[in-house]
Amino acid sequence: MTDPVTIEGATGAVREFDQKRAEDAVRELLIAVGENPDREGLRDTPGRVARAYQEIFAGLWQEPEDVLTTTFDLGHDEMVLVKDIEVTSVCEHHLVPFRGVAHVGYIPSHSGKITGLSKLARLVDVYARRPQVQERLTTQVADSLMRILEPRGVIVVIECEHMCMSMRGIRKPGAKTITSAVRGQLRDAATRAEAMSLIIAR
Ligand SMILES: Nc1nc2c(ncn2[C@@H]2O[C@H](COP(=O)(O)OP(=O)(O)OP(=O)(O)O)[C@@H](O)[C@H]2O)c(=O)[nH]1
Ligand SMILES: [Zn+2]
Repeated sequence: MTDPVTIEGATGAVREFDQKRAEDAVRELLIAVGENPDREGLRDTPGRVARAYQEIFAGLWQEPEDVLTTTFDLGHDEMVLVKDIEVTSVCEHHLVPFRGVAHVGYIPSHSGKITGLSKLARLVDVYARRPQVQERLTTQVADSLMRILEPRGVIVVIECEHMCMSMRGIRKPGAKTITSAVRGQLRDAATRAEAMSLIIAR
């Protein structure tokens, strides 16, 4: 059995993803909106939606330490930046997706402790696969990198379009939200400017 990640404010009411409970909830939702969950096309929908949510929220059962396991001492102590990491998360206010890209950079510790490049993208996924707000997603990626790799600095920039702003509500498709979290030496104006120029270069 997977242990749930302790998230501040969460009830921790279940010890593992509760497929039955999720299916029942989707069935109830279909009834509430005026649909018939027993009609042919919807009969398997609660099960499908529940399985989809299990995947979409898989990060609730993962810790960042689970993915930042591979580290190397390469002696490289200058900036490493992976940009345009596709990110899909779910807004915790409306439970609809927000999508875009994340850029994650860090300056390794003097000993040159670095991680595999794919692990930076995996780290983004751990936090993206939870009910989120973009600001928290951004700071969580930055803070966990600082904690685990102990680098001299970190920069995380995330650019997303929120479906809750495009398919409903204010209905402004195309509006992008940009958030950043900058830690350690990357707060220095020149270093930060270097990182930003790499991020915005196309
Ligand atoms: N700061 C922040 N706000 C978000 C994010 N995702 C969605 N929101 C906002 O959360 C707010 C929720 O506002 P409410 O007034 O409680 O909900 P609402 O009546 O559905 O709001 P509208 O979207 O304006 O119709 C909205 O302004 C959303 O745009 C996010 O990642 N960060
Ligand atoms: Zn929303």
